[in-house]
Amino acid sequence: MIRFDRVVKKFDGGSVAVDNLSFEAQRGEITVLVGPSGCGKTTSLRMINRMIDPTSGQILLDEQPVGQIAPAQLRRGIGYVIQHAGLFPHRTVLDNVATVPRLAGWSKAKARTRAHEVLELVGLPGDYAVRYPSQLSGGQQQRVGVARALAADPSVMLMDEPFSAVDPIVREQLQDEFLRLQRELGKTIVFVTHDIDEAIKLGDKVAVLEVGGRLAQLAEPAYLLAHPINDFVSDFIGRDRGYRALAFQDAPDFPLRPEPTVELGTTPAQARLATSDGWLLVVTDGRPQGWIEPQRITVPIESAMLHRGGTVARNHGPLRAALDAALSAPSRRGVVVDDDGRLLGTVRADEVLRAIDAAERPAIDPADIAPAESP
Ligand SMILES: Nc1ncnc2c1ncn2[C@@H]1O[C@H](COP(=O)(O)OP(=O)(O)OP(=O)(O)O)[C@@H](O)[C@H]1O
Repeated sequence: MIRFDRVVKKFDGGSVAVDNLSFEAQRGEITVLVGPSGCGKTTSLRMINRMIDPTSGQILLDEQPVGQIAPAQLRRGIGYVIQHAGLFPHRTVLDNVATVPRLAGWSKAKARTRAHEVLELVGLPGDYAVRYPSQLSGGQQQRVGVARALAADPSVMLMDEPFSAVDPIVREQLQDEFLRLQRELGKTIVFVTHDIDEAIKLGDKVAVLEVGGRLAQLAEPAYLLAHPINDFVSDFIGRDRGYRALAFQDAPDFPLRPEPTVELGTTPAQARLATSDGWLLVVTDGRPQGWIEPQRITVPIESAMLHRGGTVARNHGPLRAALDAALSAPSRRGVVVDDDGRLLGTVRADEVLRAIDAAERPAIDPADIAPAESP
């Protein structure tokens, strides 16, 4: 566990970067620090591994003040990932990753074996090991950065905007893989971002900081979306937070409707036999591929003829996915699949809305209700 205890950081010239910050980052959890530019996120992170020392207050790692641990020793037990990965350009990927265990005193052979292992873990096996950083895409460089931080198997990881410099699609892939990895590894992670969507997706807990380095609210994402504590947090979270909160509510047993389907390759004559209400769902091996308007079937159905862009929802997945599936289907019938991606049936938006109406929201914590001001 990492504990900030009334931490203050004033830089020369008097600017207060972090102001009386107290919070805990629990063992095995991802705690995200999020807030606008200049609110002290990076400064807070760097005080954990003593790249910066606080002006007052202290940070404890498993109840030991980090100020009592020599910086080099402290950093060997803490993985650190930054934006643009910060790789050594003249070393191969393998040597970049092996650097950290080498610093920790591992033999060259053991460090290299470990480097291969972690590269595999982050999805960069084989050939990538002998390349140089400039021969990798931005997303691949970030993976190497994560692999390097994991190489000495630290229990704590500090991550400073690790996925900010890559395009949105790659960012989402990296986030998904990071969550999968964390489910396996269970590290104690403090993660800095200015992107509230990233914070809500990745954080077990999210700490929202205000400019001036003050903690505005620390809560689980679902709670934060449901009960922002003040106007600053509510503005920062943004407008569509009611919809985004649905990502944390599991869908109940919907009354799924059977949906008539046709297979890819179905001929116009066969397609005419299928009953449909405006749109026909096309499947392969029971897995939905897309929708098609029956009047467009003038040749056997090919995948290029299908309407693109609709999403599918997993049974008992988040309500947000079910609502999105219903709204994004051209038929307005949301496609629901099982864990193997096979069609179970469809659900309409009004049925999802009824489920939303019945779903419980996180109850407000009495500690969040400010005491009445005395006159
Ligand atoms: N070495 C320094 N000397 C003086 N002031 C500094 C120094 N480092 C940071 N600051 C100031 O401290 C405040 C917090 O900076 P910090 O980098 O921690 O913010 P941040 O929330 O990480 O911002 P961003 O999202 O833009 O990276 C800012 O006002 C910054 O200008």
